[in-house]
Amino acid sequence: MSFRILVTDPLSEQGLAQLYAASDLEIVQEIGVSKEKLVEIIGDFDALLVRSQTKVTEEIIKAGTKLQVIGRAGVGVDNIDVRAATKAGILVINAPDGNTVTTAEFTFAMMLALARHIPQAHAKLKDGVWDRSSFVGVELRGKHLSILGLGRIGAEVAKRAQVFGMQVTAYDPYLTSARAEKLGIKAATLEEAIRTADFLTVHTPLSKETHHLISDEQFQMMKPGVRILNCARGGIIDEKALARALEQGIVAGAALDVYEQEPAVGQPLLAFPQVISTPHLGASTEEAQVNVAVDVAQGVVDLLQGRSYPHTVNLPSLAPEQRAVLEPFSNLGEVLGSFAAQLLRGGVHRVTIQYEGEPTQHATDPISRSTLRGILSRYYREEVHLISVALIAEEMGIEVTETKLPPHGGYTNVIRVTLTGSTEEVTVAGTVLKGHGMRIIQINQYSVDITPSFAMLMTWHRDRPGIIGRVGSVLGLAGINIASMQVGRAIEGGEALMLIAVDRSVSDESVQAIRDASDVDRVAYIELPIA
Ligand SMILES: NC(=O)C1=CN([C@@H]2O[C@H](COP(=O)(O)OP(=O)(O)OC[C@H]3O[C@@H](n4cnc5c(N)ncnc54)[C@H](O)[C@@H]3O)[C@@H](O)[C@H]2O)C=CC1
Ligand SMILES: O=C(O)C(=O)COP(=O)(O)O
Repeated sequence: MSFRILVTDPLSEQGLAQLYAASDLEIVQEIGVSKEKLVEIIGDFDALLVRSQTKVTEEIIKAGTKLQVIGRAGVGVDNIDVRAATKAGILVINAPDGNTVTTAEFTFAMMLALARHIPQAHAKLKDGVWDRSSFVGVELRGKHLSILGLGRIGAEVAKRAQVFGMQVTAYDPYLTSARAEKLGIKAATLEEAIRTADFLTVHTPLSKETHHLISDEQFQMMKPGVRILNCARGGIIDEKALARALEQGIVAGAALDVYEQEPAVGQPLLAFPQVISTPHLGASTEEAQVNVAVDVAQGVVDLLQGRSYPHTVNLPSLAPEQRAVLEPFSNLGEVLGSFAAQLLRGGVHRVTIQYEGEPTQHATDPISRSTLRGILSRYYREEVHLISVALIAEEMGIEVTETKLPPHGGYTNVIRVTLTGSTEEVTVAGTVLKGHGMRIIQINQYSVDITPSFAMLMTWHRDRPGIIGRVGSVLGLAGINIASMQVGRAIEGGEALMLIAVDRSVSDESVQAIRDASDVDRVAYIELPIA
């Protein structure tokens, strides 16, 4: 099968060569394409490759009816409407490793330039003025550097700062004291990091939490004379608040590579002589551009050709060996979810997935996603994608809870799915028997032991002689073979349950004929996602 890939931002030729080498891909480059044109043409492509210029909006995503992957040659995906892509079942991938050192080096170049007024002195000399007195700087040695966001780039900045003799403090909600100790830096609260900084640099993604992380309140806490750097994303620092802090003399200087609106031509901050600025150049080295383009191109090729890629933004990525371990549980989850959803009358409000034993030793998110797909497929006509399941559940107002328990009851692994609707609750549990495939072991209050099949029938009836025969003869008349059968009852003569796995689909007429058989209170015909 041949795939078409659209590239809309400048990517290194070496990265693209990887795409050209893959035989079944057609690559079209439309660098700097307008939004209107992109909406018009995107429907013909299976993948879209961008850097930060192309804004991949919901409108573009909706028009991308064939799109399977959006690849970002770089880290930040804030130019992509990831939620819209997730909803549409489109994978978003990035290349977060390839530009780390480049961006850390760039941040350092900015820090030194800021400390020593290099851009200002350079500009003045180019203008023919030999001015040695206006540009007295400060040393980095002995200064306190606060890093907000100690991820890939933040950690590389920290290493370089230590070599320059700086005291490094970091704030990152995911920074453990053990890691801080290993890196030889101080882990601090946000406020502590802000109060102690001589230089403050941000290296977080732009998110709801980090938008205007540094604003008026934070500037008021800072040491007068602090120097600020943003080589991460415009919007982490409130630009208007920064302008006020510069005017008040709280901030002695700022180095900016990124802006709330890009291109930032005419941005008022650029008029401050103590602000040095570059046009989003952090990742722009030959090396980084080759790295990120090669990585993301490889990712697109691998994903389109059915392999995995480690840097998926909206779906957890699994190593092949993890995938092999989880697959039987994911298949079981999907079957149980599908079974439970077909038993439940009316809509579902709450899903509880209980894991016992083996699955709890792994990340259960992929199993839960498959289970949700099994459930939601009942309510959706189109195929429900693993990428979008959690979002669809959220939008449908379904509350999803996971619980994990040690093994008990003789099984090494159990998945139990409970669906709560407006009028009833349904529970279905199953297990994977090594070498023997999956079994359903519980339906509501009944213990059963049956191999699920593509087509299953379930009846609720009075425990009386003859029922099994009547149901069997309806199926026999329709030429449907019974693969296996289970009967369960709470007490003799009371409510009983019959579960039948059949070899092929059962028509509505046959289901009705069974329903009409006396003493059968309810019949459910269930088709399961089993090949
Ligand atoms: N100027 C440029 O051209 C470039 C900019 N970037 C940007 O740099 C930033 C960092 O990139 P990486 O280090 O590769 O990302 P990363 O994901 O490795 O690190 C981000 C860190 O921020 C932390 N974080 C998240 N929320 C936080 C919060 N509320 N407060 C404090 N820390 C928080 C995370 O725990 C993580 O450790 C991203 O915004 C990326 O888009 C990256 C490359 C080039
Ligand atoms: O990787 C990132 O997050 C960057 O900001 C780099 O952006 P760019 O690819 O240079 O447009």
